[in-house]
Amino acid sequence: MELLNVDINQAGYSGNPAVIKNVALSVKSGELVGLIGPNGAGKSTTIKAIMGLLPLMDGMVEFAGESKNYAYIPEQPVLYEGLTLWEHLELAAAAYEIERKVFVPRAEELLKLFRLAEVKHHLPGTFSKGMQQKVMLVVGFLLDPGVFVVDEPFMGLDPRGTKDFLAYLNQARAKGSGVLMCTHILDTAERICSSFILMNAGTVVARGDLKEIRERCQLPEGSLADCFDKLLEIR
Ligand SMILES: Nc1ncnc2c1ncn2[C@@H]1O[C@H](COP(=O)(O)OP(=O)(O)OP(=O)(O)O)[C@@H](O)[C@H]1O
Repeated sequence: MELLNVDINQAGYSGNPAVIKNVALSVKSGELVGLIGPNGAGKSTTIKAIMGLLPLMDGMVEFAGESKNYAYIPEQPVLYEGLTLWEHLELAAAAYEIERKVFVPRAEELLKLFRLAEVKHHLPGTFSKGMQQKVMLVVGFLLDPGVFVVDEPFMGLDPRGTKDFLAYLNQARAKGSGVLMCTHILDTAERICSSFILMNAGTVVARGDLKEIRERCQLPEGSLADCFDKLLEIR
């Protein structure tokens, strides 16, 4: 079942209206689609276009499926000054109308999983970068969405945080959620993604699962990183 359908003709910023062109993708239930590409390829711009955060966007974005809801986990944490971690979670629960009897145990479980239970009444503005990122993950998972849209989650996370994040994400996929994730960490992407979209210079240069990507660049045993290098070279 398709949960997200995107077909962007072009999108960008004022003064730079066509940073990305002809980007089409879809995410199905249970899938983890990896959006990969070098610095400046247009990955974050694609994600912002999908989230409706760009001033200029000519294209279609459709969230389908039963719930039609999604969680956007941004690369840069968005935190409210003056609100404690727990208050951030309460705010998200109120905004998404999550019942208290569902919210409280789920929030407690997530705080424990990400080792934030002891600081739940502290201000996230005082947290380390990785802890702030975990706050974003907890808020995202709290919403129990149909689709996760995740922008570079691995940079600030320690190995255990990464492991816990991926385990929880897999649980959500097993329950039917789909994920679109942009990342530079190609060995992790190779291990976890069901398919890939490789972007360069604002457009899609290759797509498919690892087998298809390997065939495309004639590297039958190649790693995703090898394929990535070869595909960018031949262009
Ligand atoms: N706010 C902005 N205003 C104008 N141009 C921008 C803005 N943000 C990004 N761009 C331009 O859009 C292009 C794509 O940037 P984008 O952030 O989407 O790349 P990316 O693939 O996510 O790169 P990275 O891996 O470095 O995060 C770049 O050329 C960049 O200069």
